[in-house]
Amino acid sequence: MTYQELFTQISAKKTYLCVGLDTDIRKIPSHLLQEADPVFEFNKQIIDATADYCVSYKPNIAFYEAMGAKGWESLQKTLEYIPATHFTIADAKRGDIGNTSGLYARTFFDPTSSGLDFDSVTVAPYMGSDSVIPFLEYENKWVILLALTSNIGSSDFQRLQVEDSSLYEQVLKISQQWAGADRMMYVVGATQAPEFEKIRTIVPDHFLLVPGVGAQGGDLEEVSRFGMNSHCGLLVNASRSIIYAGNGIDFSQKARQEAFKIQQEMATYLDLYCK
Ligand SMILES: O=c1ccn([C@@H]2O[C@H](COP(=O)(O)O)[C@@H](O)[C@H]2O)c(=O)[nH]1
Repeated sequence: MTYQELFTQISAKKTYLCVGLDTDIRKIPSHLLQEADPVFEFNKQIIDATADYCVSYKPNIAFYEAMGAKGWESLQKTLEYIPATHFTIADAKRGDIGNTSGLYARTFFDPTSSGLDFDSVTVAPYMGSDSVIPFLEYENKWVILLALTSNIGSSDFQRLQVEDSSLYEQVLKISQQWAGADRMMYVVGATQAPEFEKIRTIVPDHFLLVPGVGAQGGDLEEVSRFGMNSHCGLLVNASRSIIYAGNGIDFSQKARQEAFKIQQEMATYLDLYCK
C-alpha cells in the first residue's frame, strides 16, 4: 500500500485506528477454545467486527511465535483474512547484520518463501543502516523504525544526549538517508505526547505508528493535536482495550463498540488538526 492509498483510506473512513491483534490464547473467551484454531477464530471475529472503524491491523509476532508452528499457522491465516484495504504491520522489532536481516525481510515480505505478505515490519535501529536496508529492498514494503517507544525504559537509551540532541532524534535524522516518507514510518509511543511537536520538526511528513492509547494510558487528543500533519501522518494502535473489551459470547460486539468510540473521536480530530 502506498502513502497516498493509506491517506485515501483514512480520509474515506475518518479513522487512523490500527487494531493490535495481540491474541493470547490464555485470554480469549472460553467458548472459542473448542475451535480447531481458537486464535484464528478469535482474530477472524475481531476483524469482522472492527474493519469498518480502522485502517490497519498489527499482529504482534510474539503472541504467535510463543505458540510454535501452530502460532505461525494462525498468523498466516489471520493475515490472509485481513481485507486488502487495510495496512498490515508485523510488529516483530527485528534487525541484525545485513545477511540475517535479509532473512527477516524474507520472512515477512516474501510469501513464496514464508507464506507471509505483510505491508510493513517494525525494525530496531540499534544495529544501523546495514541492518535496516535489506528490508527496504522489497518494493512497496515499509519499514517502521523504533524511535521513541511507549515504555518507561525508553529513557534508558533513547533519550540519552548524543552531541546536541537525544539518541532517538538522531535515529530520526540519520535514518532519513535510508528512505523517505513513502517507505519509512517511525514508532513513537502515545505516552510521549509532549515530544510530538519536536518530532514533527524533524520528520514533518512521515507516518508515525503510535502505540500506547487504551491500556497504557496515552492521550489520543494530545497525540492528534501535536502529531497530525496534512496527510494525517498517524496510525494510532490500540490492542488490549479493543480485543479484550469483552470476554463473553458477545466479545466481538464489545470490540466493535470500543473501536467505534475511538473512530468517532478520531473523526473529530481529523476535522480539527489534519491541515
Ligand atoms: O513503543 C512501543 C512499541 C510497540 N508496542 C506494542 O504495541 C502494542 C500495544 O498494546 P496495548 O495493549 O494497546 O498496550 C503491543 O503489541 C506492544 O508490544 C508498544 O506498546 N509500545
